[in-house]
Amino acid sequence: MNALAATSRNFRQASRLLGLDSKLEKSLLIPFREIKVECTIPKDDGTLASYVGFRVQHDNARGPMKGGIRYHPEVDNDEVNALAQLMTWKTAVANIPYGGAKGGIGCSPGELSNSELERLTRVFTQKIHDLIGTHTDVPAPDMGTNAQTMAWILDEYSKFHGHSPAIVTGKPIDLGGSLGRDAATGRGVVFATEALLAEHGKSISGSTFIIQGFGNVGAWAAQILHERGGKIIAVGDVTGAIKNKNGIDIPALIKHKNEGSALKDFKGADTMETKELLVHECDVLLPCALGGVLNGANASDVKAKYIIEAANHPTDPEADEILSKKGVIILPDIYANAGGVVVSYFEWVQNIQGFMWDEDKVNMELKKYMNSAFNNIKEMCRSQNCNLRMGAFTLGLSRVARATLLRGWEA
Ligand SMILES: NC(=O)C1=CN([C@@H]2O[C@H](COP(=O)(O)OP(=O)(O)OC[C@H]3O[C@@H](n4cnc5c(N)ncnc54)[C@H](O)[C@@H]3O)[C@@H](O)[C@H]2O)C=CC1
Ligand SMILES: O=C(O)CCC(=O)C(=O)O
Repeated sequence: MNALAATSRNFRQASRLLGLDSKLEKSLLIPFREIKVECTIPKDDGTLASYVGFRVQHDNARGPMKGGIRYHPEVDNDEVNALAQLMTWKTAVANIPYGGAKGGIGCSPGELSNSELERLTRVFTQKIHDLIGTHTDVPAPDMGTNAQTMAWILDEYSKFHGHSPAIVTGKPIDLGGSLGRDAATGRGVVFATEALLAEHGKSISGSTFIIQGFGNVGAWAAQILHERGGKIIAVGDVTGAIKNKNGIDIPALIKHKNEGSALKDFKGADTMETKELLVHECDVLLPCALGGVLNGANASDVKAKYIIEAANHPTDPEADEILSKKGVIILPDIYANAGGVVVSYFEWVQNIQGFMWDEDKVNMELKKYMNSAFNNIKEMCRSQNCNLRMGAFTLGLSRVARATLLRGWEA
């Protein structure tokens, strides 16, 4: 099942649980606007190359639309549509005053030079600058993009609209980025993990973890789990996977990666088959890379007791059903990885106020938002008699539906 079908299925299930009016249900699913642009750039060798860029603006009932921009070869309209929809429910679950959007360009960022990436980002921004805005749609980083990408968007957008630091979040600190945003998604994942484990009488320091993806989200989650005494026994990325049953030295692994070396060449662990990573024995599994990695082909072999969805839609509906029958507890993406967009909200607020917060305040506020969302989801689970995914979806959906009705929706 593709990402859009899977996301829409979860949405419909939540809508039925809430007993939403069928016309309202239909209207909430349809995106506000779908943008598709051709981005043609000169390559360093003088040839021309063209890439397709997308921005899907899903819903703005609760505020400006918000969501990352992904550079990855698998980016297509359906994938971006699904991710935009997830952002609408995620911002509502986190209870921040935003709607949802997502963007992306179908490209392999690792195969483009820095100057090619800059040209591509600037051309993409030129094509969409009239349709995004500080109070309409605010992009941020996602897979394959980072603070530098946001700096290029800010600069290009500002040529048309004047200096506009709040047009993107996740930008460099020197351009108005927030302290703590780089680590925020990983830190939020750790707060979420802590809350879930505590519910079950467990702790980070008494648990073993496996992490798929060692980029922004995976590496920060690993580092913070490690600082809190968690034992990370296996890690994988696009280049391979490694394991050490005594726990991997995460600061050393981050240093190794930052020196440009592949995971499999890390001396403090043994290599393992990448397909074994997700089904290896552990307490907590954290998918921090692509969508759909837990599916009908591997779900019945998963041995983790808890899955924290740090990636967006890592579990497809077939796997969801198999895992739930096995008693595996899944903390859904629209809550588990919301720390990034929560601190993006803090960044936007700081830009609008022209006042910078210190990092302790950012992290403390992030913890408050994550804990409050967790408690709200648990209340929904109790009142709807449902699992955590449906608890999060019904929470997000009910908030968006209420805002839509209050604004005067008519069938
Ligand atoms: N960056 C952010 O603030 C947020 C990111 N997310 C989600 O978290 C996930 C990861 O995003 P980032 O860490 O930002 O991306 P990133 O580009 O920094 O890192 C991605 C990681 O995934 C690995 N990867 C890629 N393909 C893989 C494969 N086939 N098998 C195993 N590993 C693979 C890469 O090697 C890399 O380590 C995505 O699903 C993204 O949508 C969610 C919320 C916020
Ligand atoms: O920080 C943001 O605005 C969006 C982050 C994002 O794309 C996500 O949560 O999936």
